[in-house]
Amino acid sequence: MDFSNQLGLLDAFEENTAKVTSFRLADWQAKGVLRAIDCQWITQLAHHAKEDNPGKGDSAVHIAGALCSAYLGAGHICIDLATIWQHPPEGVELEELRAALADSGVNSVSSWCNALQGSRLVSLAGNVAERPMVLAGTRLYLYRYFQYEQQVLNYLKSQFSVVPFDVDANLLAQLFPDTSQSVDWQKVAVANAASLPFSVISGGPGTGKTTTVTRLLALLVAQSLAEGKVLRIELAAPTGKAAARLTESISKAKADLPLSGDIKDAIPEQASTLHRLLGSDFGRSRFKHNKANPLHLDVLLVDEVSMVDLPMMAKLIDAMPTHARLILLGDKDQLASVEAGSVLGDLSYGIDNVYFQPEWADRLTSLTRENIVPFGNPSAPPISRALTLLRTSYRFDANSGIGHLAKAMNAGDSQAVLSCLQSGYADVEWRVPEEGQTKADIAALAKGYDDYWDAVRQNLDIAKLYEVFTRYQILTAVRQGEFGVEKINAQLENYFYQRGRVKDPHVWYPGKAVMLTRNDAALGLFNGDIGLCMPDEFQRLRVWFMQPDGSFTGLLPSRLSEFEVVFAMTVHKSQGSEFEQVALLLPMTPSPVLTKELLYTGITRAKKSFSLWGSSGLIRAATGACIQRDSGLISELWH
Ligand SMILES: Nc1ncnc2c1ncn2[C@@H]1O[C@H](COP(=O)(O)OP(=O)(O)OP(=O)(O)O)[C@@H](O)[C@H]1O
Repeated sequence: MDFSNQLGLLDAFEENTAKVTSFRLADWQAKGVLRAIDCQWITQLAHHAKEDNPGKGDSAVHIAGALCSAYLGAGHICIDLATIWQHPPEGVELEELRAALADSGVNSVSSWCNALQGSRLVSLAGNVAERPMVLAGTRLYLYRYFQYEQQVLNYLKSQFSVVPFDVDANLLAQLFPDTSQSVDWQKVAVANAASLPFSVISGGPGTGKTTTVTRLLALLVAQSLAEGKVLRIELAAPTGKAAARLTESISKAKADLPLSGDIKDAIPEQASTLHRLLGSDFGRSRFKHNKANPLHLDVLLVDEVSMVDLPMMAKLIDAMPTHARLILLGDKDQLASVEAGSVLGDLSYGIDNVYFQPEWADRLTSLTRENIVPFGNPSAPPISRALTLLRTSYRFDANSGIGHLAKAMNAGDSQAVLSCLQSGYADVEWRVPEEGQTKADIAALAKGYDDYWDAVRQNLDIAKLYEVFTRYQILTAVRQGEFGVEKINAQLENYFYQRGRVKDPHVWYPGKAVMLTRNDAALGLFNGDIGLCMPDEFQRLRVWFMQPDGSFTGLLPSRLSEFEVVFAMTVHKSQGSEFEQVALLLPMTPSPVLTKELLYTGITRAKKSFSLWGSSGLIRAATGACIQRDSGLISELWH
């Protein structure tokens, strides 16, 4: 049989398909739907696979691959083809997407899945091969991210069948002597987490997460000392600042423990960053500690878990010794990690409504003597027993505007948010931009730094200066534009210069505040660490960084390579920190980054006073917008 004619037709078809695909991709890149890297990635893969897999569905495979890469860049772990089939990415019309897919014979979600199944670029979840993408039902992953998700899921599922550990109910009662509350969720959290090798304790600001977990550690230490064993406990957080704060709050909480000195002494105070704990060799994505070389510990407590992305969580779990306990702490309602995933949010997805499996509720009732039985729910999935939500804020009382505002924002209730802003609470201020205003009111924003410049002028001790600096923080929602962090910082420096506080904003000057934008192995500093420039005893300018133990190291400015001025910072960068006063500056025009999670995170950085600078229209829109990141964790754990 002569195939030459058919091969000619096939060649023509392939060429056509490639043109159609590359046209769409270039078109979508021009519209900002795809990034250059998404197009290059899939084009290269398509090129390599071409000789193996020429054919009809290629265009649909390339479109799915490019979207998968683009969505990953936006923080999603995977794409759901069924969702995209109904709701194409912003910038692409439904007809346009359907027409692009129809070009390669795809006219339904199932035929799209079939095209992917038939591609050499894709393997199936049940039979994963080393191919660039993995299809699980209608979810499409990049191979590595599928593996990360599986690592986390396998770990969690292996915990579901573990026989619960014994918990000393008398010791628990000793740690929680106050029996006046209807249900003491802190006590329940301790009973829960002490029973299991894996647990999550989530709660808003000041709900007693650190207090609770310190009592949990005390219980674990006391139980193991009674058995003649010494527990190796490690504390960690995703950033240097969060680690420093955990160190500080654990040492405070320890002081209040109603227990003997030897138990308190066995609870560590020093927290490290996750990178340091895992043995980062910076620049490389592998850590010293992994499955083959696990961490040397019995208990690991990780704080601020909302900032931990999926790859980091997978690597952490990989490095956990099989016998060890993992306790995760955080606020599930905060912004998700900068990189892909929203692990804490996904793990605690149903925590507000679903409580415990009934037999677990019975166990908690008998351990805590709190009435948990009403919180039993036969439809609660196994993951629910590892979770406790702390519900009462001890920082914000009934008169706290910040507390009310955070609650209204979290509920996505824009009416309540606006009425809270207008209620005249002493700790909440709302600055509405004037009609036609196009620039930020730098003089008003800069006022919050008056105390800091006084402290610089008086040449206060660096620890004191640092304390004064962290009392006030301007937060921005965006990086670019008139209301973006870069412009605001430049304008603030210029304003300080005009007021004679800064001699020359183009060079290092006493009082210059910077934030590192990259980890620096040689200096032992981390992305997000804040340094203040002040003279040393020889009048040489140095940039002073706080170490995890609270001491300060002064470095010559020339040793710093990647940093930015930090009189203002983005809300993203403020995660893991708290300030007495916060001014949150919204842009004048709508932006997709304005979500309730962003505003909630900004509001809850403030301990004493909060001021919001933005129009009612933008606040309303942001309150109604929430971040959704696709992953398989919710459906695998909660449905
Ligand atoms: N059960 C309680 N009764 C009274 N006060 C409490 C209780 N639990 C915590 N507190 C107090 O509330 C404050 C906040 O507690 P803690 O630091 O443990 O909360 P957190 O959730 O870790 O806070 P953050 O949001 O800052 O991380 C502390 O002053 C603490 O002493």
